[in-house]
Amino acid sequence: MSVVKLEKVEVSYPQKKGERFYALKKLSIEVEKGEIFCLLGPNGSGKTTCINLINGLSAPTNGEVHVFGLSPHKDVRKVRSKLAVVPQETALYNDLTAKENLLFHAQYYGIDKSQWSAQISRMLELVGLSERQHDRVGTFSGGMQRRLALARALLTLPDLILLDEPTLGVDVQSRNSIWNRIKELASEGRTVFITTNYMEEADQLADRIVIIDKGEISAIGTPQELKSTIMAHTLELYFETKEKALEVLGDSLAQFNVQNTMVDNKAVIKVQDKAVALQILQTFPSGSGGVINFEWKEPTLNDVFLHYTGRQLRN
Ligand SMILES: Nc1ncnc2c1ncn2[C@@H]1O[C@H](COP(=O)(O)OP(=O)(O)OP(=O)(O)O)[C@@H](O)[C@H]1O
Repeated sequence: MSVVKLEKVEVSYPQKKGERFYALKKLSIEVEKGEIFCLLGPNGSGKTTCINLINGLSAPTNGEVHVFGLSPHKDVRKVRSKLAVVPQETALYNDLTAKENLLFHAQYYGIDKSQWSAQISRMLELVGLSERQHDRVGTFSGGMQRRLALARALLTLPDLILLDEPTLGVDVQSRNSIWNRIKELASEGRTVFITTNYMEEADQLADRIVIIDKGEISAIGTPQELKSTIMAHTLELYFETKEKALEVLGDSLAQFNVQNTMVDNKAVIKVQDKAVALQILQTFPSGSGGVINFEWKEPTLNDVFLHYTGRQLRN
């Protein structure tokens, strides 16, 4: 059984003149236990809408949402007892210390009192905030607040963790620390559902990525699968002069079905994968008159997004 299953889900809102705006259109995804699943898309693409559906905060206009086989909207209590959400707005109490924030949460969620102290210490340790536990949260940086929000969510030892843009506005150091924590959670068998509009975040963390744009799936796969489906691998060959390059390039590339552009003494060749690049390299003599240097460039997820949606992620 999948941990999260969305089947042909639509969320729409009424607009003027009886029209409807679709925040999500026929969205189907399945997330398996222990997976880090990333929903990658620009602002307004429908990511938070998805989190709210999984969390039972809202119901779909059409389609089915199942979390642990249950309807999160109808079986709110059962589903929420097994999941935790870290929303974009951390909603911490600024006048309380980090530890007091966690104590408040432990009490609210009915965690056994005898477990409070050990559990809170463990979570503060996990997010690297033990030394700041007695400081007021209002004095914390954005990154520290997000780490504390993560610790708070983990207090209930959830099987499923929903993270809405976990590193939005966070400095590089805190971001790496949050990423490491997320990887640890998945290695413990927990399922992690992340929304992000950072390519690098999805690339670093995700077992699988869904690229979402205007409420619809543009592509789905592992980061590697998504990258290998597009012809964005580039082999750059440097020659002594542009003239030398033009002398030999035509003959050598004729047997390969590839595109080639010259930039000064550099030939930029689009190829499908590394194997083809190696074959191309072998057709050129090295040294004087031939290739004097070469570079190999892998596609980025940004290339993938552009390929599938025709737009840059950060338009
Ligand atoms: N209650 C509502 N009424 C009308 N439109 C809404 C409502 N809630 C959300 N929307 C619209 O649905 C679309 C998707 O919103 P959503 O918050 O899911 O996007 P997002 O991908 O999470 O964006 P961001 O990265 O900015 O958080 C947006 O165009 C938003 O304006």
